[in-house]
Amino acid sequence: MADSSSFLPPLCKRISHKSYVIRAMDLTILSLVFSLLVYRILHMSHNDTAWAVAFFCESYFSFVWLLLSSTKWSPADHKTYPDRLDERVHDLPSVDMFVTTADPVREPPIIVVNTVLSLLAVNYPANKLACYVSDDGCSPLTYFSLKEASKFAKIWVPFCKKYNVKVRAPFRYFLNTLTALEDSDFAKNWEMTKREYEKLRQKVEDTTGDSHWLNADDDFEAFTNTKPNDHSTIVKVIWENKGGVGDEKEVPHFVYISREKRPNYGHHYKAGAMNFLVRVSGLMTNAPYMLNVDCDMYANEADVVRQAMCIFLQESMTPNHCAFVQFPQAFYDSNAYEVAMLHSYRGRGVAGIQGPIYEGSGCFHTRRVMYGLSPDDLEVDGSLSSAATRSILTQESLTREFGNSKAIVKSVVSALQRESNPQNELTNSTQAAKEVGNSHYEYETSWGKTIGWLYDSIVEDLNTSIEIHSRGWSSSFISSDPPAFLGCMPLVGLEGFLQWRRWITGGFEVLFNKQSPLIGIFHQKIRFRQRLVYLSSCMGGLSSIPVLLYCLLPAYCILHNSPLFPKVLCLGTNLIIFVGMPCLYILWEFMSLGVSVQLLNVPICASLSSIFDVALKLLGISKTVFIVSKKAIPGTKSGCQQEDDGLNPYSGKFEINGLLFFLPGIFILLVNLAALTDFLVGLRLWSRSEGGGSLCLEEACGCMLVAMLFLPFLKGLFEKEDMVSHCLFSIKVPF
Ligand SMILES: O=c1ccn([C@@H]2O[C@H](COP(=O)(O)OP(=O)(O)O[C@H]3O[C@H](CO)[C@@H](O)[C@H](O)[C@H]3O)[C@@H](O)[C@H]2O)c(=O)[nH]1
Ligand SMILES: [Mn+2]
Repeated sequence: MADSSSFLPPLCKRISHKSYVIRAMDLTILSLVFSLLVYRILHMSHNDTAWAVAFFCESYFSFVWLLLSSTKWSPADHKTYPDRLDERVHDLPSVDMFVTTADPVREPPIIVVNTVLSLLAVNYPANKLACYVSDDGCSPLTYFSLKEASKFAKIWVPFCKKYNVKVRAPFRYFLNTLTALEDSDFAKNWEMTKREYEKLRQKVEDTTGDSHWLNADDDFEAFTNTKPNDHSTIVKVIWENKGGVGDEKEVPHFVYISREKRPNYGHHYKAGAMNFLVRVSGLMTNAPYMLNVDCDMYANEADVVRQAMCIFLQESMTPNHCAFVQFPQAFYDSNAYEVAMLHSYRGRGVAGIQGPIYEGSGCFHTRRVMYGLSPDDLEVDGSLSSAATRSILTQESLTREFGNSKAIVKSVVSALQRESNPQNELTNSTQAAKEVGNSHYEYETSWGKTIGWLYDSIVEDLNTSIEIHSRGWSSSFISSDPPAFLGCMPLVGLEGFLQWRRWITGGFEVLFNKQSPLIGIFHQKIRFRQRLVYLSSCMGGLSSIPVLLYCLLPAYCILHNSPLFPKVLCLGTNLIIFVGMPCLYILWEFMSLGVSVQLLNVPICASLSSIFDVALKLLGISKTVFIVSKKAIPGTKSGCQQEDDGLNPYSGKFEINGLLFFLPGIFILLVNLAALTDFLVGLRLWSRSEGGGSLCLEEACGCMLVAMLFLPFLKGLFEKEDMVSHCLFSIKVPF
């Protein structure tokens, strides 16, 4: 496929972002905290509990800082040259695009529709693309909306390609208005397309209000008497691009699927849905590459598939095997900017080691890697080695690993051998596709264990990513500007809290399961620093305990009149070295990213409840569940921050939950304020008596710092508005 002539310019370039200034700062802070630790050890016997607790917390923080410095030691990303693709590659590879949705209420169908339209319209030959939507909600409304979207796609896709539209999700594109300068042909088409989109939007909205009439339509028969957690498999080919040649007017294949669900069967949430998508697409189109996006993550860059191909096709010429290409997660909600920045910060750092972590969305995977291959199974030219052929390609082992569908085994063999699939009609595979959607299909196979998306954790992305890197694969990171994918993030209120809690709980689950970065140090092929990155992702939630203790320590010391910081140096130097410098440096880092320090409050509170969740799971008392985040298009009726619609499963519980979750923050604040008051009273008495007792000035400064960070909790307590969201993001630190 790719022309390997070495004199042609490359399709991509790796760009290193390492900075010696940042490295020097990181090392300085490390040496400071280490010297503090040494001091604490030397003076341990003279001091009390507070001293020991401080030593424990600071040891933990030093370890975290070490992990962080290691992560960002050599940041890198890739720049791609999609314009060079056509002259280098004569036959572009096919790509199967997967969208997952799970709940028509929390994920309004119009959002799914926009994501799908943006994918169908990407700048790539339509006969090389297929879009599959998995609906875990088994919703006739979602299916109806997608059917309507496929009709609109016949107008939308040619329009985007003809006028080289940049943003191909209609709800975003039509936010801009026409300028008077636009030529009349374009203006006419624009008006017409906008009108059609409005009709589609209206239809979806009307049906959301009243979907009963759907029951009368034969095509919706499969949805009658179904419940989201109790129904048979549904596979519907919505649109088939028969005889497609890659023309600009063509719309790629488009398929709707919903796997079987039964009340007493575990279905493994998104990971289970992804594995079903892999199987169905394997039967129908069997593309060597698979793009995976969450239902709210639309393609914001028309060239995104071409960009990813630049990496895969360039990499295939070198022995450096790239298993997946990850684009950073970015969001169109303004309040998610901070999380996006943190994502991209970590993404670039780890991209300079073995490659970015798979983030669950905006990622192109290689089908063969998902089928369990290791780099060792391949020859230099990418074909299966003879040893791998003997061990993997036997009928017996294939059936054991992939399940007893003959059609699946056949498609797996052709995927592993990189044979292109014979063109046949998609509808011929519908029956086989339904079979592999049965709840018991994966029973005693390797799906979710070593093949496909892995189970065992609600953060299937982290889990799966570790497995891939452990086999010795690398991955690549492309941070393009504008962002390649944009989604929605419910950062405010309880919703945001629940999302953080899922991530942190999932991280803990990974720490204790087979994929744990603590296991296999000597026999796995994951690089040491990469392992450290995973370790910090998994144990991020543990920080809440030392943070909580540390935030209470200055107050404890004031109340007990015991020292928290070394008294060897004079007060000013003490403060500058041990409190001022690290704080200023961290602040500077946050501010240079545009991130508010109070962002830290959410994970702290969320992780305390995650620790509780995981403890219950380990004790076998409860199971962790995947609560789908609520998504919305800003300014619409289905807004993320909408009033309670009564459909939210947590409605009614909100106030109590909100207060319980944020109790640690309020507690910290009140204790620190009490200690500060005590200090001020003490100060007055001291100035009167002039002598006796020591002054806890450093500790008081510590108390003030903590109180400032947690101040929004106080405001939240006294103001009537939603306390939770107030605590989280509405107030920035007064620095
Ligand atoms: O039973 C389920 C649950 C979820 N989903 C889908 O999974 C995606 C992610 O769910 P969301 O609620 O948006 O979670 P986020 O926290 O925003 O997602 C991030 O974190 C998840 C792990 O917690 C990853 O799965 C996601 O890809 C990643 O973007 C959505 O498309 C859902 O429809 C399913 O298909 N089936
Ligand atoms: Mn999401």
